[in-house]
Amino acid sequence: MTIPIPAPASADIGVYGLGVMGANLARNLARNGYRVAVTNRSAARTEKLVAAHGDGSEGVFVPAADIDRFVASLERPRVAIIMVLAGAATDEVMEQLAARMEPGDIIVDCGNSLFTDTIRREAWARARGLHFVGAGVSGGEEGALWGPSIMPGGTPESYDRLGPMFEKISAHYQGQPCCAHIGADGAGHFVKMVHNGIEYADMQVIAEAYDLLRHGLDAAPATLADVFASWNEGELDSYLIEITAEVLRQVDAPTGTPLVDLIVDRASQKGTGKWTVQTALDLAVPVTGIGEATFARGASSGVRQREAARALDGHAGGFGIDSSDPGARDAFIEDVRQALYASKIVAYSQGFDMIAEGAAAHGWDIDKGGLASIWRAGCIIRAAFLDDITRAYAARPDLPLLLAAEPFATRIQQAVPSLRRVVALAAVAGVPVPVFASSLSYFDTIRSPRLPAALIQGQRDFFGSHTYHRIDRPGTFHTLWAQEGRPEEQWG
Ligand SMILES: NC(=O)C1=CN([C@@H]2O[C@H](COP(=O)(O)OP(=O)(O)OC[C@H]3O[C@@H](n4cnc5c(N)ncnc54)[C@H](OP(=O)(O)O)[C@@H]3O)[C@@H](O)[C@H]2O)C=CC1
Ligand SMILES: O=C(CO)[C@H](O)[C@H](O)COP(=O)(O)O
Repeated sequence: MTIPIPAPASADIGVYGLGVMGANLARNLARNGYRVAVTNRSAARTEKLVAAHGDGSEGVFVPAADIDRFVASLERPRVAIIMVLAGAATDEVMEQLAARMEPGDIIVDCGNSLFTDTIRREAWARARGLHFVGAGVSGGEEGALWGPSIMPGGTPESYDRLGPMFEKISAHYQGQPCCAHIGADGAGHFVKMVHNGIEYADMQVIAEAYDLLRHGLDAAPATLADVFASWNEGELDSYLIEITAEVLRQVDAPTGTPLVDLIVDRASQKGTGKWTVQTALDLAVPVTGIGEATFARGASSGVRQREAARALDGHAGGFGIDSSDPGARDAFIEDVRQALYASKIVAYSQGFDMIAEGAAAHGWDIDKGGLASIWRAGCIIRAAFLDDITRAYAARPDLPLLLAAEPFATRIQQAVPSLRRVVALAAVAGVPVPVFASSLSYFDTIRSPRLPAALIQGQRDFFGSHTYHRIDRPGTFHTLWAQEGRPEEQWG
């Protein structure tokens, strides 16, 4: 198929990059009435999209064989979306677009870019009179096609132009679009990064719950699919719980084996979880759930290490649950459900803490309640739970700690006895539960009136004269540890 030369200024918006996300986002825009210019590095994808969907029934596509024709086909001021791999590919495409654009035009990066790259690109584009918008998009293939959650950063002026289009194509929750302007330059990609970090934690706690139930009850995946489906009827109602039931129910047709038992147990990652943890360390925010979930993926993929450790005796005991006793079985399932819920509260609380710290560090005025509200539909972490988070921040935008606010404070205190039992049982049975265990430790850390951090300060002062503060007097102190009688000096 030869791609014809498009008429100048015949498209309202363009999409460069027609992979899984770009092609579906372009179809979503066309279905919503926009004339969409489409192009791709390799023309085959452009041809495929037009061949499959270019008959007019899904709206108007304006295909272009190359970037010159693509830019020429856009109405002024031009809006071009980049949907390619993050990193060097995004830089290459942005530079090629910028070279062909004029002041006032808008380049939108809808990929999963690192927010610091977005800050750099926005400054680069601004110096050329262009707008650069880093927009987080979540929802996967189906979301891109039928309505994702969209988190655009950039200038308010660029949002004035983009907002109506993005709000129209986004998911809607009770009539409200799941799209809002997040803040300047990298704010949109920052919150998308944390969204993905929370996604990692959410997926890991579900996996830990599955593993405990599988071992503790010696239950088949299809039985556990029913358990997850029933959980999806209550306070755990979420997309990730819903698809967990679907995955567990899937049977491999040729072998008749549950598919989950045939999938290699090594979890991959494309980088957003790692970036969340790296950034959290820079901000000094403990996102222990996200951190443990990211490390758990890494540990699962540590082939050599797992092979070397396989024969080690963990002296693991049994669960001691009589799964033929419905009462014992149901009590265990309920404990695991509560443990999952408590860990989920911790992960979201930590994620929103990170957003608050990131916003403060970068001068972004991020509306956390508004953000929670646009995660209620369209995105991968969509959950009934986010309605409560929206309300909590609406009631008090400067909440110091989400898990200490209602309804989470009541719910986590109710759930924590179950979390303790489950973590203890997992430890005895030798089942790894890194996020359950770290969530419990985090909860116990922040609610503790006195921490052994005091001893660490003493150790630091001993070996490095790093000083300490006292609870009974203001000032900075140092003990002369090497001197006779170890006198204390006030250093500030
Ligand atoms: N898949 C998902 O669920 C989600 C993905 N994202 C993000 O969206 C972006 C696209 O992902 P996805 O659609 O899944 O990826 P795909 O692998 O399906 O497509 C990748 C696209 O990038 C293009 N590309 C790669 N390198 C270059 C380059 N150097 N110059 C120009 N184009 C290039 C490819 O072009 P070509 O055909 O020529 O190779 C192709 O169009 C990524 O940033 C991803 O992280 C965001 C949310 C969800
Ligand atoms: O952004 C997404 C969903 O919100 C993507 O699906 C992302 O690629 C998932 O990350 P990973 O591949 O690391 O699991």
